[in-house]
Amino acid sequence: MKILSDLLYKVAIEKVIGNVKTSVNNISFDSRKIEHKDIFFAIKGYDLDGHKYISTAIENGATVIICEDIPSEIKENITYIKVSNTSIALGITASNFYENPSEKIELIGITGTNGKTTTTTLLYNLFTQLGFKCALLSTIENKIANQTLNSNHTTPDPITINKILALAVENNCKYAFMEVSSHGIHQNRLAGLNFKIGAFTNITHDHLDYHKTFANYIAAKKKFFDELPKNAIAITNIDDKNGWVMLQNTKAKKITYSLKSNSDFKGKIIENRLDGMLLQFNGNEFWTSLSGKFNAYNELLAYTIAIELGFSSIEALTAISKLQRVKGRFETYISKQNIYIIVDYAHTPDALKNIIEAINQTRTRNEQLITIFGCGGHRDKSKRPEMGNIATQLSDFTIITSDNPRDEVPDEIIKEIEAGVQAQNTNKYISITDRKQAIKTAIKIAKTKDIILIAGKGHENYQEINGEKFPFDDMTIAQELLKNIN
Ligand SMILES: CC(=O)N[C@H]1[C@@H](OP(=O)(O)OP(=O)(O)OC[C@H]2O[C@@H](n3ccc(=O)[nH]c3=O)[C@H](O)[C@@H]2O)O[C@H](CO)[C@@H](O)[C@@H]1O[C@H](C)C(=O)N[C@@H](C)C(=O)N[C@H](CCC(=O)O)C(=O)O
Ligand SMILES: Nc1ncnc2c1ncn2[C@@H]1O[C@H](COP(=O)(O)OP(=O)(O)OP(=O)(O)O)[C@@H](O)[C@H]1O
Ligand SMILES: N[C@H](CCC[C@H](N)C(=O)O)C(=O)O
Ligand SMILES: [Mg+2]
Repeated sequence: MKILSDLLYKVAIEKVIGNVKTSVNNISFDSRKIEHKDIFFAIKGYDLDGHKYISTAIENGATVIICEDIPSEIKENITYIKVSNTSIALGITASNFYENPSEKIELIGITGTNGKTTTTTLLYNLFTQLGFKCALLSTIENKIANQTLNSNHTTPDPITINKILALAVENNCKYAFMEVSSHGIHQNRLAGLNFKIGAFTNITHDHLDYHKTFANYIAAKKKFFDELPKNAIAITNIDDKNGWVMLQNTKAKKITYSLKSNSDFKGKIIENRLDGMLLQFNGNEFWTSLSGKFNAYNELLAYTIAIELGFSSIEALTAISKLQRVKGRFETYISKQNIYIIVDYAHTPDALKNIIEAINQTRTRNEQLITIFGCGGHRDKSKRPEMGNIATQLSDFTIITSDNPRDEVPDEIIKEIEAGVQAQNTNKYISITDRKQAIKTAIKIAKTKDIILIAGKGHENYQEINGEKFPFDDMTIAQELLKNIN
């Protein structure tokens, strides 16, 4: 049992009807999950207005309602708290409910269009290797020390975030590395959290279905840095043209990293191969088993964070040089026929361009690059023609296929991708709706030393068609198909 007024510490309250000293059991923003003596937060959401569910929440046992508009009909023995923004109130209350775990752990948040999962996972592995217990909140999985929990969001709701952080504190974790999505920032899922470091990787075209304009998308990312406290550290990639914008209004200490220009942390690629890279960070050279320029950025950010957290360059580089690739991110396999398979989660135009360019930079012989990709249903449609253009322009041959069509018609998505293929490239692609058939065809076409890039689904172990999820893993399927050919 907790006392309501304690849970509301730091919440900006506009009006109270009822008793704030009442005891409560739990907190929720979903009327369907409310039980006896819970607090219900009425949130004006993307599709629905939680205020419509206040009476259901009360029927299910809620005794406290936190809302932006107090209902016209007031029920007896119910406490109503009016706030100007329920989602911010939820974040702050969730922190109080779990006894402010973000103040008891070093919380590091990474935002940007691409590289969040890779960098947070590298950091989790790096700091675990340095001997610390760590937590990870990522698209692929959530982790508390060695325990793995499912992840349904890149950045979960504030109750889930605080629950995970509280468990991490209970398990003596010193650091928590979390992905910060633009949806998460925009929906105030981070309200009330105490970040030690906020870092920015890059911003390119994505999620315009949600944010509507690129300017709104930039503003959402920038809000994360605007809200960092004075004693936090804000780290940015100044090779991205919006890198500085992120820091322009932050109160936090400003730190920069770059592969191109003068910055606090400077990296250089000495050699880039399919099986690894020779890198130089602040003058020190080391080998890494990761490939591709974008991974040099991810490792440079991990290095920057390690140094800012007080580690020496030698400690950080020794640990970084031992890091393995992240599942579904530039993951490679060489078959007995000497065909290279690369599985990568590139699902934005910029990521697709980066992975193909990264592969092309390592090509020394006359091998062909065959790219297989599709685009997700119910996601930013303007990505589709752009990705069609990029894949066919930069690969020797492209097979356009399905990603997760969700409840869209797969062939309609494919048509929208095909619309972006330039006239001179129309003979450089085919479309095969079934993803497995697409992989099979690429394997049939491929000759020794050719490279097959399977992009868009990375670590995902399912394909969502017509709202139903079927088991599907790009790498496993490619390996099985390769086994069956001579
Ligand atoms: C569009 C979107 O982001 N929606 C998220 C948002 O839901 P919402 O508040 O808009 O929900 P809503 O359906 O409009 O309902 C409004 C309110 O009424 C409540 N309600 C509704 C029905 C009912 O019977 N009773 C009830 O109380 C709901 O619980 C909610 O509080 O807040 C929810 C709680 O945090 C999220 O689970 C939900 O994520 C949906 C499922 C989603 O698909 N989100 C994706 C787009 C997303 O967040 N992706 C990002 C980025 C990924 C990336 O970077 O690639 C992520 O961080 O995962
Ligand atoms: N620093 C980077 N810059 C540009 N592209 C990158 C970078 N890191 C990774 N990528 C590309 O983006 C893809 C997705 O990477 P990752 O999963 O790390 O990004 P994310 O930001 O977590 O994406 P999501 O928004 O889906 O959570 C990778 O498979 C790779 O193709
Ligand atoms: N976090 C991203 C992942 C996209 C992955 C791609 N495979 C798809 O399904 O569109 C999103 O939900 O937009
Ligand atoms: Mg991610």
